[in-house]
Amino acid sequence: MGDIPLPPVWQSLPPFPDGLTTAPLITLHLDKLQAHDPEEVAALFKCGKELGFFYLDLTGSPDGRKLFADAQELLELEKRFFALPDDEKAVCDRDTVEGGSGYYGWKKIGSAVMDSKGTPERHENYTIKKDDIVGNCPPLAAPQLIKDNSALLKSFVLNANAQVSLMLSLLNDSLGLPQGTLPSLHRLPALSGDHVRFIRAPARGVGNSDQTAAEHTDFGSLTILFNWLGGLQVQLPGSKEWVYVRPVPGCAIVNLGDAMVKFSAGLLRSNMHRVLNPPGKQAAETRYSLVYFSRPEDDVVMRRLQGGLVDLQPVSTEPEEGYTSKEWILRRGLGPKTAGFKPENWIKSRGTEGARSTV
Ligand SMILES: O=C(O)CCC(=O)C(=O)O
Ligand SMILES: [Fe+2]
Repeated sequence: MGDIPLPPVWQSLPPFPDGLTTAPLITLHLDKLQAHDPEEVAALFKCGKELGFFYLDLTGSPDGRKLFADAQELLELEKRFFALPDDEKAVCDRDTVEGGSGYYGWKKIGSAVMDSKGTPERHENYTIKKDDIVGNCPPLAAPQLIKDNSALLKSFVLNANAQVSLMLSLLNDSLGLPQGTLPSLHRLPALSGDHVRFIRAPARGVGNSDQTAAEHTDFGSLTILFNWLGGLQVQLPGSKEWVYVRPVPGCAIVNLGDAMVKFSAGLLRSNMHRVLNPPGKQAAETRYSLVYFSRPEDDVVMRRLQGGLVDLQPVSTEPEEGYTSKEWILRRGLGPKTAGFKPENWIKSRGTEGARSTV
């Protein structure tokens, strides 16, 4: 954590246990990326091509420290949000909230499934649109608690979005794409599926390693994830083995989503991951996580870009699907709903993991 004191919540939680196999995530430093340090930029590209997941150490940069501090405050907000009575959370129920497209809003526990057998997910979440938070669209109904914290949400979104833009611009240049291509598909004032997500998985008890969230790839471009407890696992490339990602204070976990695979014609990787009840003594704790998901603008077609190294990638013999970003998100996000569930809906909702998915 460098010179930054460890926030109290980190001190109050049981430690991530020793002796577990953990994923070999590389640590990149936001301050070095902000300075366009050539070695760090090359390491970002390597992480994007290989595992598609890395730690982003936020502690050396004022923006990073602010992002980390806001994340700790948002953790307290999400605890208070999920503690609200169901009838208060129901004002933003994703199935009924106006403007939510069935996707944005509160997702009740068990209202979506996590495999083709129809096993219910074991977490609830609250998906808050970036466009709502920054004022690009009419506000969606929300509990007063959320409205009272709009400044905190906006600070987090503007900062996370700026760091995403930086990483997109660096990846753009590493790919040799015409300057500014990736950032131009992710403009803050344009309507997009970017969102903040609060996630809560109730404790399932020590010794329990039930899965709480489906194995999946992320749908969008870049994801900035904050974890306090273990439970996140990634599947190592070329293997069926799942390994834990150890939460590291002062670092966000960043991963690439399906859009980056499509844009780069498969050069960049959107890696499979899932969530289990936390390991060791942490298993007795309710698990919260906080995410900023970036997505291409709603009208952007999810297909290979032209230029640079992308032109050297093999051309598929199958025609490209040509979903817009908005269609892609809704196809993936709405397929697994529990109501009226059919196994074929699950299969149709899969992303670039395709045949890699084991369930
Ligand atoms: O809760 C986590 O740590 C990961 C959540 C996740 O992968 C997601 O919401 O896409
Ligand atoms: Fe994810």
